[in-house]
Amino acid sequence: MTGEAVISVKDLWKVFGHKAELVPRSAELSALSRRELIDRTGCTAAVRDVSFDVAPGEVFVVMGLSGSGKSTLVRCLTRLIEPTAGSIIFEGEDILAADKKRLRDLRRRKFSMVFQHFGLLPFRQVLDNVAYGLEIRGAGKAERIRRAKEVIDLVGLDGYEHSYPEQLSGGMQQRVGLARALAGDPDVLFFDEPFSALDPLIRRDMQNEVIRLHREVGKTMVFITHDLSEALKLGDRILIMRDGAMVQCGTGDELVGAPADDYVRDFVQDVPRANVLTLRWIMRLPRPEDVLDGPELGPDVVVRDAVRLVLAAGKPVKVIENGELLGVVTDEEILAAVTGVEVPA
Ligand SMILES: Nc1ncnc2c1ncn2[C@@H]1O[C@H](COP(=O)(O)OP(=O)(O)OP(=O)(O)O)[C@@H](O)[C@H]1O
Repeated sequence: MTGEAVISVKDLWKVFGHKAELVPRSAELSALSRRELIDRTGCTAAVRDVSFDVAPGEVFVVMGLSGSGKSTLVRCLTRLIEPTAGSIIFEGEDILAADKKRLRDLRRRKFSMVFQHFGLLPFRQVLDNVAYGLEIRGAGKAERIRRAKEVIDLVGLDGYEHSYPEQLSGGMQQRVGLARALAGDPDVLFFDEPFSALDPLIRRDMQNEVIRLHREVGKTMVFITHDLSEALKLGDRILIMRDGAMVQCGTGDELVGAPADDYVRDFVQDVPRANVLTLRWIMRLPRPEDVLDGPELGPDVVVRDAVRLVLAAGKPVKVIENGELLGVVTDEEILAAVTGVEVPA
């Protein structure tokens, strides 16, 4: 990964229960499955030995089924939940060493949260809901209103400044939540299943909204979801959790192209491969009989975007990176990726 990580998590554990701190320290207990650990000690290992880095400006998705530990993991990052063991470094600072005052400061200035249940104040207008965090920070009224209006515009709620939350649809309320999170210009936005309660079409709108906002404001985002298509749509990288442990962490095409185990394979099996895989995953080495005067494409072109060109070429399309021929793609590889049927080697 290039650049200093914004968040660097190492060997993180969160164990709930009596004498929880003994579990990560004991080779024997930490090797037990979650079920065995509950049976032996009554403790639940919600997060087990998880390590990852989040890069500046990255959309980092944490995905897993219900109970896999996503919320606990992400709450540990801001110490809404106290980790049992491990380290969390945020912008070079050891978060676990921060005292109460410092934590409060970090939460006000550096982190913002967007939750599934919007957490809006019902008796305040949109403008005041959005400005709320700035008020807590002690910003003056004129500055609060100026900034709140700016982010209200940014999320497309221009004209609704004086509405009350109950007058807005679910999608619009979540836009208020987004505006509120952006108002304080945080370094990292945390999203905990923000769109799970929304209708599918509104959900899609909101996902597009996050993509657009990310493009415009370039914030680092940590996004929890249990929905793979949401994860693939939004995530630069996706961390898949199971029973508190990290199963795989990678880009969407890495998860689909090289699932770490059967659990991930099951997760990704229905993903339209052509929409996710790039030519790098499907190209083959040139053979002596290949005529190599066809068109060229880069290895990171998504298969879906190459279909037309490859099928029309009538000869192998060369996959070139920095002037070097990495491989070729022909009708066969394209059709295998589109139909999901592998061509025998
Ligand atoms: N305060 C707590 N005390 C004891 N066990 C807890 C506590 N909070 C969470 N757990 C357990 O930790 C495990 C992980 O829970 P967590 O809520 O992090 O999962 P999740 O993947 O976010 O699930 P969901 O999508 O349902 O929110 C679960 O088995 C849960 O029962």
